[in-house]
Amino acid sequence: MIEVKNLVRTFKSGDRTIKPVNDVSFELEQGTLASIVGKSGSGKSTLLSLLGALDKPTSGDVVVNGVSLASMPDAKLTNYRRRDIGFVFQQFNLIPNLSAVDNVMLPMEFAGVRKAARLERARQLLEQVQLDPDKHVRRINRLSGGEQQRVAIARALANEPKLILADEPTGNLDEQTGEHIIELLSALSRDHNTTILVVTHDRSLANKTERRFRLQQGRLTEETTRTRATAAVTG
Ligand SMILES: Nc1ncnc2c1ncn2[C@@H]1O[C@H](COP(=O)(O)OP(=O)(O)OP(=O)(O)O)[C@@H](O)[C@H]1O
Repeated sequence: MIEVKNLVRTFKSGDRTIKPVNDVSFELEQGTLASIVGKSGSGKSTLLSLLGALDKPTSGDVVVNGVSLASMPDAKLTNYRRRDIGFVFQQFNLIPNLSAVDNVMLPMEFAGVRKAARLERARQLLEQVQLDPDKHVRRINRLSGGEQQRVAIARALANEPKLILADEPTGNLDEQTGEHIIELLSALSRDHNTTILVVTHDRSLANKTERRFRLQQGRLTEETTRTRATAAVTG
């Protein structure tokens, strides 16, 4: 369970102070698939960075399974990022001169998984996201944007994190691959009890999430009732 409590993030912009995250509070039960939509510049990426402990709030807190990120020392925050979260972020780049399969194996290496098991799981994950088998050993910088996106998703799943934070996970994908990614995320939240929060402009992705939020100038509102949302996911 993730509890976001009165989260505020301000930045100085010249002599102005802007507040892309302005008193945001919500709770997500474990296993929920949720989305945040909002205009460019409304604060979506800033909010995801705070949830992933990539940035610190000006005030407020994020509490993950009863543990407050605000009171966590930096070394523990690093572990939290590595072990408990899967990031699918544009700026969280893959390593360009490593192969797809090596990129997916990397988080498992940090987690101490043996090489044979790492390789097998990485191959399975790349199959799940439908990357051509002959591209598994291709270097990242020789894959298309959409293919790299699929590798990033496979890598985020590597350590079976409790929380996946995804910034436009279907952004570079054609409709069919995008649909498949949406199904994959739904199945993960349903079958593996993974909490997934996606920031998206993709209406069909947002419509399939159990809970839908909108961010407007740093303020978060919930758009869906729980009943409708459940019907959308299971139906
Ligand atoms: N490190 C920073 N320093 C100063 N201002 C920042 C910083 N990061 C973000 N901002 C500003 O905060 C606001 C929100 O940015 P953010 O990237 O969160 O928006 P977004 O909703 O994710 O936009 P997009 O959909 O275009 O990715 C913007 O006005 C941006 O310029």
